[in-house]
Amino acid sequence: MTQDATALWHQIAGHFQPDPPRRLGVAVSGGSDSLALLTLLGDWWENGGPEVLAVTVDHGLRADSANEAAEVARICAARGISHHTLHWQDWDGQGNLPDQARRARYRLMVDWAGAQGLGDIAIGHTGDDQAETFLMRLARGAGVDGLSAMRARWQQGDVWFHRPMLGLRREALREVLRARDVGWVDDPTNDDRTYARTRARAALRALDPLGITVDGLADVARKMTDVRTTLYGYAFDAAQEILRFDAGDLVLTRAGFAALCPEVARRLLQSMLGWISGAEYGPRGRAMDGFLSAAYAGNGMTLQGCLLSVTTSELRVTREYKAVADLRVPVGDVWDGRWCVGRGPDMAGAELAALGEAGLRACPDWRLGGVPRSTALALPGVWLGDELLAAPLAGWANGWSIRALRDEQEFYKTLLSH
Ligand SMILES: Nc1ncnc2c1ncn2[C@@H]1O[C@H](COP(=O)(O)OP(=O)(O)OP(=O)(O)O)[C@@H](O)[C@H]1O
Repeated sequence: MTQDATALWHQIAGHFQPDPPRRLGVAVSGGSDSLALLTLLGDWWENGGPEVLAVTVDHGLRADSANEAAEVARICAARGISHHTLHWQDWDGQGNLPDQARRARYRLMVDWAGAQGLGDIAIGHTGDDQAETFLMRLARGAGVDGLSAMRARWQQGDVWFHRPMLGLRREALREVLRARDVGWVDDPTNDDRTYARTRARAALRALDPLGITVDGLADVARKMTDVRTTLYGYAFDAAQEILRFDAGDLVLTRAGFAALCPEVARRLLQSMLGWISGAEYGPRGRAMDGFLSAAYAGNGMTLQGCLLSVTTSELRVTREYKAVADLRVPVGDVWDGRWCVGRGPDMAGAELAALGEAGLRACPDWRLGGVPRSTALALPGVWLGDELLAAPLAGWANGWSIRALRDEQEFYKTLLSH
């Protein structure tokens, strides 16, 4: 083993301190970055690190993909590393192909980790990827969040994904592979200038003489991440002071909100919108600027299927009725990502749907619950065709209960996970 490789796996090991997992998955595409990650994790394992298990997703999109996966399997076998190839077979032809492929890849890997009893998977992004991402975000006019670039770790389902090589350079990793005689596959899109990433890579080379380097940009991204984490910490503290949960809504005191620094207020609102809408990504950029201004000015507004309503003392974020008006699911399924029936009679054909005007007419006592009309409209009720059977959240249980799947703790977790 060369001295350089030892220094590199020590750096990778550093990412997992102070509590490295006992077993660690590694996602290997067959490109140089992930093969180097596999190699260095193998070294760490040989020196007392976690047992390594490798996985490759064969998307079946290129003629050679099966051969590439087989080559990864061979390299793993030579080092005594267990390897699985997963196949992506369920693309329905809808949506953007690279994005769907990427989502499917993570989904398959999460399932694989579950089957292997793994809680952690490492992936091979490097400092070069980080600097490219930073430049691409700069071009989009990103703020603190975007300029934090790629996260070093995040959780999906029960699995933590790790990027332990964000502090390493691609060329140093390739040196390791050359020294060990390990060949890699070059992704043909790497030279295709129709991709923003390819152009960012070329721009980085041009910026180097100005002293704007890959390492420098990756370092700025790291500092931005610290700023971002601090801001979310303030948002967490603020939420505990000025936020209450009410009938599935989130309600802030206006006086407390007005006293927040705008970046903290922005994060708080963004997380509130995400929690209520269940959207994978909260709104960003100008849309979010507009929402923040409306909140400061005390104006009502809708965004991401959520409604901001304002009283003299409070700001309330509610599910927007229009966003759920057509949503009907059989009792037993989850409605709007967060409500389900807790208990109720066994009744064929019963469905969960928003109360809407018809539901409120059928349940005249809804006002006794004290929730605003806009909130009540978007609450789920139990229906049989056009007939309302129960509206447990609006005070008419009639033998049914409905419970929320997302609770307060989950909201606070979103603020802490940054
Ligand atoms: N087909 C694959 N099978 C297994 N792992 C993969 C595969 N493709 C990518 N990876 C993992 O993801 C890392 C990043 O790859 P790449 O940059 O091509 O993916 P990406 O789509 O940009 O990923 P991300 O979603 O993390 O941004 C690789 O180094 C590797 O660890």
